[in-house]
Parts: sequence; C-alpha cells; structure tokens
Amino acid sequence: MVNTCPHLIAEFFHKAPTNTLGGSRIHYPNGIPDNDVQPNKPYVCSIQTKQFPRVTSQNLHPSSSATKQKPSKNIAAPFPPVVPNFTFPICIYIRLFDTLRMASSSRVFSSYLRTLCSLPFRRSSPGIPLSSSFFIGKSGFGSLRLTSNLRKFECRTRASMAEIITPKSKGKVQVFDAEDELAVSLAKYTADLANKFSKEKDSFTVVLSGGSLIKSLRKLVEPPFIDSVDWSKWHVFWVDERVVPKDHPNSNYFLAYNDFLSKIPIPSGNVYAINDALAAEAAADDYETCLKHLVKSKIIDQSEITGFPKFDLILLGMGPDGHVASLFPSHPLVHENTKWVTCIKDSPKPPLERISFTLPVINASPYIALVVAGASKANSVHAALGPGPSSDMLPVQMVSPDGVVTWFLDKEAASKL
Ligand SMILES: O=C1O[C@H](COP(=O)(O)O)[C@@H](O)[C@H](O)[C@H]1O
Repeated sequence: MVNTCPHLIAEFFHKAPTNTLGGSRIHYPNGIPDNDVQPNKPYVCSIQTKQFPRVTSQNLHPSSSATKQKPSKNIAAPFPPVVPNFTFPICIYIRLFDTLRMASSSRVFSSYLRTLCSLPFRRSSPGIPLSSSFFIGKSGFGSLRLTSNLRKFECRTRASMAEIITPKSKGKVQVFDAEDELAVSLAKYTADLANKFSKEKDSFTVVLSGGSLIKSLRKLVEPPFIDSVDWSKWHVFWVDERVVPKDHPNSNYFLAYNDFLSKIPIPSGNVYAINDALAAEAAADDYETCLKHLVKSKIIDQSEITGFPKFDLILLGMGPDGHVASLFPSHPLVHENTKWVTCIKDSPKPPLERISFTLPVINASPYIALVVAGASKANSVHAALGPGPSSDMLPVQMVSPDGVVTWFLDKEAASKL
C-alpha cells in the first residue's frame, strides 16, 4: 500500500479524457507488489483516484472553476488551487520521495507542481516531442524526459534550467529560461574549471570568442564569482580575431577588454592578444609562434595524441549560420588540419579579414562551452543537436573534442529542439 512505500510516483495525462490525479492508490508497473518496491529507484506508476477533479490545463489554472470544487471528504485539501497556467504537452510522471505523506497531501503535491510549472518546455511549440515526463527528486532537483518517435532527450532541471542529455558525441546541453540564468551558470562553470585547473597545475588557460559570448560572461566579473577565482593563474587567448586595430569596435580584444578584462585583476602579461600591427597571414603565423612558445614553456598543454595545443577551456560562441571562431559554413578553412592558427580574407561576415584557431586546436581542448542565445540561432542549434544527419556539416557540428562539450542555450536558441 501507499503507506509502506519508500517513494511514490504519480502519473497523469492531461490530454486523456479520463484524466485524474490523486493519491489513494499507486499502481506500480508490471504488477510489482508494493512491498517489493526498492528505495531510491524510480518507477513510473499510475495513481488511481476518485477524489480529485480531472486534471486539465484549464482546471489547473487558479481561476478555473474546477479548482474551486469542494474536495471529497477523503482528502485534506482541494487539489491545487495555486498552480499557475499549466500546459505541459502530453504526460507527466512525478516521482515523490520519502513516503506516503507526499502522496496523501495534496498541498505537497501542489508545491511539487509549482516547481514543475517553472520549467522550460511547458508551452507547446512546433516540434514538441510526442510525450514528456517529469521527475522530481528529494532535493528539488528534477528532470524532464522528452521523447519523440525520432529520438530521445532527457532533461534534468534545477529551477528554470533543463538539461538535455543527447548522444555522448553531442555533449551536455543545458537550456535556460532566461539569458540571465544562463550567464550565472556559465560564470559558475568557468569559475569551477578555473579553480580546478589552478589547483591541479597552478595555471588556467582559457580561450575567448568575440561577439555575444563576452556579454554572457558578465556574471563572472561580479560577486560572488569575481572573488572566487585566483585571476593571477589565468592565461587568456582568443579563438578568433578580426584584422582591425585593437581599439576598433569590431575588435574581439576591444570587446573583451571593455567588458571583461578591464574588470578583473589579471596580470597584463597573461593576456595574449593577436597582433594588430600585422597583416592577416603574418598575424596568424605570429599567434601560432606565440602559442608554440607557450607550449614549450609549459604554459599551454599539448595533446600527446595530435600534438595540437590543448587549452583548458574554450568558450565558443556560434553565429546564426552555425559558424564558430572564424570558421564559416562551406569554407575550405574548416578542413585545415595542419596549422594551429589560420586566416580568412573572404569572411561572409564582416570584417572580411580574420584570424582563427583551426578545428584541430579547438577539438584538442578537454572542455568546450558552446554559448548560444537568441532565436536567430535556433536553426543551427537544431542542425547541431536535433535528430538526423544533415547533408552539409556546419562548423559547429565539427566541434567534436575528446573532451566535454557543454552547451549553454537560452530557450529561444533551443526553441526548435
Ligand atoms: O564573428 C564572430 O561571430 C561569432 C558569433 O558571434 P555572436 O555575436 O553571434 O555570438 C563569435 O563567436 C566569433 O568570435 C566572432 O568573431
């Protein structure tokens, strides 16, 4: 019986005409007897109830008349009068830990549902998976599992972040309801890695992109993160640069200096800008020489397998067309596999001339963050993370390191997943 269960799982289908939600009886799958239920193991069960009103997106709304129904005499409180607009697409499984009290109290149940309502993906959108399920554990940490007939996602969430677990090769994908939350998470991720590497090898080599990435790093230069790292251990590089003077508004260095570097106590000798006094090829060669020197002096690690430099962390942005660094779709530079640093003189995005790390350098990194926000990038995010192969590989799809790729997406960028 419910009362003897170490944890409970409720399931409801808000689309089905017989929707119910309640706690009078838990049915475990495949006829598992209640006393065989293992602690801390999730089961997808159904709750059979006659007491609660049917659950639909309407009657979960506070103003709905269903929420004002009188509860049956068997339940402690009316079924959630407080759950805001609730429009999960198909079906939801709620795992409740720690006993009967959770199932037997609709107040607890409704507080779980409130947490659930703050999740992304709660609105139906084109391409919404055919079914979804949601698990909430003891700590308030939950996950949303979305299943389509093409592929499976599993999302884990804390507050308004969902994590989509894709095939390993595609990396770890986090989706944030708001860009501000993305920025906090990125700051924590970066600070944690900086501390890990500073502790392990007394230095931290990090590579910046230009563009919107710098804005997304803004929380790192605010408390508590700014005080949580030893900036003297940092060595900062650029994955790409535009061939313009360092004080030009198009310069990636200029952007990073204004919004990031000028706000942190990093030794100026640890900031390795691309030489703006040289023409494109010379600047690329000069940067490669600089990197080789730093590999020799053991500031930068080197991949034992490929010989390419191995930066501790590469922070990558992605353009709406799926470009990363200054490696653009269908451009021959994406196939450069000898040089460490190269240049492009016909960039489809201005300015025409740019310097860029090559893909083997990017892919040598043990940690890559792909930071992508905004609806304009949703198609490329879908090409990279969505189901099925695409005929023309975007540069972002060629980011495939031996290490870990972590995607930081806002919900607009993830809207086509
Ligand atoms: O031109 C560039 O574009 C990409 C993406 O920029 P975003 O503003 O769309 O995020 C950027 O990552 C790269 O460093 C930059 O040179």
